[in-house]
Parts: sequence; structure tokens; C-alpha cells
Amino acid sequence: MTAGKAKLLFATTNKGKLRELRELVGDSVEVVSLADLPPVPEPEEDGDTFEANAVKKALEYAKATGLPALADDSGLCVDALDGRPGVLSARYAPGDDKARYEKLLVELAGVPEARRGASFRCALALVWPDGRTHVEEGRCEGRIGHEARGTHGFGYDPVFMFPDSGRSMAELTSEEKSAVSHRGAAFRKMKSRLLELGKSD
Ligand SMILES: O=P(O)(O)OP(=O)(O)OP(=O)(O)OC[C@H]1O[C@@H](n2cnc3c(O)ncnc32)[C@H](O)[C@@H]1O
Ligand SMILES: [Mg+2]
Repeated sequence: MTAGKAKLLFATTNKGKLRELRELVGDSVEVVSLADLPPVPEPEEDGDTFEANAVKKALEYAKATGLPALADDSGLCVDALDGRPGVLSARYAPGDDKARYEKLLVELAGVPEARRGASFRCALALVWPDGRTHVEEGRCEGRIGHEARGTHGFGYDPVFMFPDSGRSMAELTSEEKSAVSHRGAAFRKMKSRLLELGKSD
């Protein structure tokens, strides 16, 4: 680790999020991942909102490690499913991301284009060791497609379509995704707080 730079723990077990957050933050702070630290029990995500879960994860990991912690709680909210799977997106089906987006395609079989609207949501929570907390949220509107397309990104990206371009989130490069994604939007609002970390040390 580089001496002198402020350290920031990305408090996530999700490799896709870690990759995207690392790209977004660049070298303004020194990113520490959970893999760089002794194991910490994963907080139970029992909140009803993305914000509540993000704050809980950031607080628990900051307390356990003594580092400023950035946590992300995010998910997919589908109109025809009354906003499901939402905060349960990671638990929507057992197995891997493919099992989850395939279950979604089955649940939406026969649902017409006009009712396939969906939005990705992301809540980022930054917690300082003194307990100060700051939350920013972002969202991205799209539509659930009829088949999986693309190989980039992670999670539900292959079935999340942008109607105007006809491309799925998984067909975007990482830079293209961060420019439009819920995580990129939340991060850009959070950026000034992260730069404070570098000054406060
Ligand atoms: O809680 P952490 O450790 O951060 O990792 P996680 O994967 O459990 O993350 P969440 O609890 O926030 O659940 C997020 C779910 O939403 C999905 N998701 C989140 N952001 C996404 C994105 O940018 N593209 C596709 N799917 C995404 C992801 O695949 C999970 O199924
Ligand atoms: Mg989780």
C-alpha cells in the first residue's frame, strides 16, 4: 500500500462493484478491499431500503476495520413486478447471476414491451471512523429485454436494455456503463466527500 494516501475500504463482496468503484475513484485515495484485510463477518442485509443496507454495511465494516468505509447497496426494480426484486436482487434466486436473470426472463414471459420498464438503483454510504455518515443515491432507467445479451458488467446487465440504443448494459464498455449507470450517478454525487478524505488525514 502507498504511504501517505488516505485509505478507503470498499466494503463489498461483489467483484463487479469493486472493479467499477476502483475505476471510478482512480488514484485519489488508496482503495483497500475486504480481501486485503482479516475476515470480517458479512453484515446481515435486513434493511427495507438500499440506503438502510448501504449504511449498515459501511458502519459495520468501518467499525470492524477502523477505516473509512464506502458501501454500495444496489439492485433492479422492475415495474411489472411492483419494484421487485429491489433490495432482494442478490437473493432473487439461488445460484449465480445467470440463474437470477434467467428467472427474471421467465417471470416476465409474455409481458408486453410497454410494461417491461425497470430501473437500477444504487445507494452509496460513506462512513468515517468517527461515525459521520454520508449517503448518495443514483438510478438508471431501462427495460428488461427478452434474452441475455453482452459479456461486460455483471449481475442483471445482460437483460437490462436501453430502448433508444437497443443495447444491453452488458454490451457497454466499462466506461460507457459508468457514464450512465446508477453506480456512476451515485458516485459522481459522492466524489467531493471522497476527496475530503485525502485532506482530512
Ligand atoms: O452486498 P455486497 O457485498 O456489496 O455485494 P452484493 O452482490 O450482495 O450486492 P447487493 O447486496 O447490493 O445486491 C446487488 C444485487 O443487484 C445486482 N446489481 C447491482 N448492481 C448491478 C449492476 O450494476 N449491474 C447488474 N446487476 C447489478 C447484483 O448482481 C446483485 O444481485
Ligand atoms: Mg449484498
